[in-house]
Amino acid sequence: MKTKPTETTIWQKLIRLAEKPYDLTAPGALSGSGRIGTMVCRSAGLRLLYAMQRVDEQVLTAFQELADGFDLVGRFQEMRGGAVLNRIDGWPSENRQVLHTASRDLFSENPLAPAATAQAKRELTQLERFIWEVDERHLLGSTGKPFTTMVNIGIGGSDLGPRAVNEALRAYYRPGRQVRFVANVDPDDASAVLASVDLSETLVTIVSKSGTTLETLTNEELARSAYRSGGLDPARHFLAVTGVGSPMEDPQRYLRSFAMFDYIGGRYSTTSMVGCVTLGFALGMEHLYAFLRGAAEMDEAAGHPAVRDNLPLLLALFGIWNRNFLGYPTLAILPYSQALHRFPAHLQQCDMESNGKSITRFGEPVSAATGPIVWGEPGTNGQHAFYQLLHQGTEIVPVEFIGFRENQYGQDLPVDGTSSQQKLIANLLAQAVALASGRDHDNPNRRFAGNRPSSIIVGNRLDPRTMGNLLALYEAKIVMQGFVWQINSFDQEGVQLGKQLATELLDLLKSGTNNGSTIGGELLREFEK
Ligand SMILES: O=P(O)(O)OC[C@H]1O[C@](O)(CO)[C@@H](O)[C@@H]1O
Repeated sequence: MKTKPTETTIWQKLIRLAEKPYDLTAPGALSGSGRIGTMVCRSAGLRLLYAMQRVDEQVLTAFQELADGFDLVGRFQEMRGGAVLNRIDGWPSENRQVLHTASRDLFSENPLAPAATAQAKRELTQLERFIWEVDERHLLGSTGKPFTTMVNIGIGGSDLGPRAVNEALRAYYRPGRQVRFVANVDPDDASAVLASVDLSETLVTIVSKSGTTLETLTNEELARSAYRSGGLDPARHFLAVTGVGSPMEDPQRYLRSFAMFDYIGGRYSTTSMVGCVTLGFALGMEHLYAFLRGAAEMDEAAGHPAVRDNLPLLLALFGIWNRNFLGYPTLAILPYSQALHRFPAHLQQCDMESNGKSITRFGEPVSAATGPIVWGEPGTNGQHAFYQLLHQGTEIVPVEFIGFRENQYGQDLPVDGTSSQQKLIANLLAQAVALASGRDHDNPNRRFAGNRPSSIIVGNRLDPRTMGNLLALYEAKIVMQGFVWQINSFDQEGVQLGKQLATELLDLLKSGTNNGSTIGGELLREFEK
């Protein structure tokens, strides 16, 4: 469909509906009508409570028209089947399939992209073998010690997703296993991590799809040098996860190498070897497969044609409604789970690198606002930091809360009559009500305007399968929003200019010839004064 989204009848209809969005502050708007109990969507192991979005039946019906008119589910299924969606028509572009979903389509007899799934299975078999060798102590460090620790060196998609999921699932780690992460080219990042582990018991996994990322290659050298200084042989400790044909494909330098494929983008790569190596090492294969199964379940659920029964699609459409029709520029993702403390950072990359675009997939300027600014921190911590602005600031910030009925460790105590988990959940729900309903007051400074929309994503417990559900939910949501905006959500040309200018500055530093004749050169001279 080349017609601009803004020129469609359904877009115009939504504009009209947005002139008078559902008033969450009106008497009886939230209670007594059954709204809270009916505005619930279930997909895989998750539920979405969406009574506190500014929508009514008419808007939801319009959502269905939008989803059908733009064939959002059809395009998602085409993606899963291997369509070349990473492209800009008529312009040089990556021209690739988008098949992160194939890396977990392992549980059906008929995977949608059989060749890609076969490749994923081959890598998983290799990983399983490797982990078995480590567990059985057939593979030992260069001084003969068994491996207890893994350090992941990578950045962006080669760090954020794996880090977020590892943090989320620490409660399921095998006894005696730990994983640490190094990403930043700030030398203090690598130093702190390398100093905190026993290198002789550590595997270092270098993760870079391109095999050319400055930060990762630099940190790899720092780590190798630490090994050599300690009299250890890096080739017996270092693993590689890299793209087929990348400069890192060098078996001499690595104990093992695992492949990733050009049809999986970095920020969508957590269920490929990029995430699986650390997760397999720390959790074991059984939990790893549960995580992959959870992601596969959500991919499957995203194929449901009915908006009200398709959680990723519905979440995507609330995002479109809030961004394009109610005009809110940001989105806060607020997990009420300490284990998810890095998940907003992962979603920030996944969403903003995917949908931070101004050009359509036809190479034309977009006609509507695209990806929101995504940010977030866990509750309840955030309540004591930035929620003031959420409740009374001049900017309205739609919120996606995430909460679980049970905690991970099962350890909890009643204090003052309620458990910590109950306190956590009560706070989450109270925030959603306060944002939606607001409160009148004689004192203007104590008034809450309300009508600040939120959704609540509910899971039973944050276990590997639920984490897979959650990861794939957001991946699908982001992709579906990109379909509405008609952008390519799978490239990232916007990161290139900064990289190029940094390389030019590094060349000046290397050659010692900075005469300040470029803007960057002049800035550098000023900075170094
Ligand atoms: O895995 P690589 O190739 O090292 O890339 C790391 C990250 O850098 C980026 O290309 C952006 O600079 C991301 O898209 C990617 O996740």
